[in-house]
Amino acid sequence: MRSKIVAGNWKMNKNLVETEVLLAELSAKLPDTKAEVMVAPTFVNLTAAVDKLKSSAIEVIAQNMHFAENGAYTGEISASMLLGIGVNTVIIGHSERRAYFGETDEILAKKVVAALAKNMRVMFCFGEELEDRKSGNHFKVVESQLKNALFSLDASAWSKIILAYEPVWAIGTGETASPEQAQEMHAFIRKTITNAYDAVIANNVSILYGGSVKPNNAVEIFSKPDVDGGLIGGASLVADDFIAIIKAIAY
Ligand SMILES: O=C(CO)COP(=O)(O)O
Repeated sequence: MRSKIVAGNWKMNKNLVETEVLLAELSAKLPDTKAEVMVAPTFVNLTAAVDKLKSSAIEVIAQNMHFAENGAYTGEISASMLLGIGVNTVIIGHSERRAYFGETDEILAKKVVAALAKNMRVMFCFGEELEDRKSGNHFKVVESQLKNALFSLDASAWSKIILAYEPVWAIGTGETASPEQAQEMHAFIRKTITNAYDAVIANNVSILYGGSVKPNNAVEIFSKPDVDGGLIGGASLVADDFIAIIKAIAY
């Protein structure tokens, strides 16, 4: 049975003090839930976050990593470094990494392999741009993003994969995919994985939706059968909003 997950991607927000304040508030208000709850603070605050959440059910995850084990990659962080501070899950392929840092499908495929080689969990992000949606190319684009980065993996690797469908036009814009659009794409993703692997793998992988999820739209989006939770940006920076979104997960 696949898990439901609500993850907060804090992006480049919150200094150390702000991180500790937000984590204290989240821990204090965390509802009793069967969903996995995760937060991804910036690299420099990961150690403090792991420490602060030691006795909490909230998992600290990373926003990115490099594919190399170590070496001359100024400014980068490896899987072993994350594992060494107690971070076992990493976001790979966020559209901001693709758009602003030139991360191609080929680079992302290497990152996925490197994380899995260390037994980390990967939250793989993908999604079409507005032009793709307008031209009706969105299914093709999503299919090729999945194929290029993930479909060379062994079937056994999929127990470590979480997918996050984030249509680029819905990120930080206040415009969400409608619950029907999200469901349609998530069902397509599951069908694509069934074709590439099998139905068991497709049904066991959690597929999160991301893109302007807020307390006022989360219930409807999460009610769709193929939507297993959300990857939340802006609303995860406000404790009450993030908590309300966690509560929107239904069982
Ligand atoms: O990019 C996102 C999460 O990774 C979504 O961001 P927003 O929720 O701010 O649209």
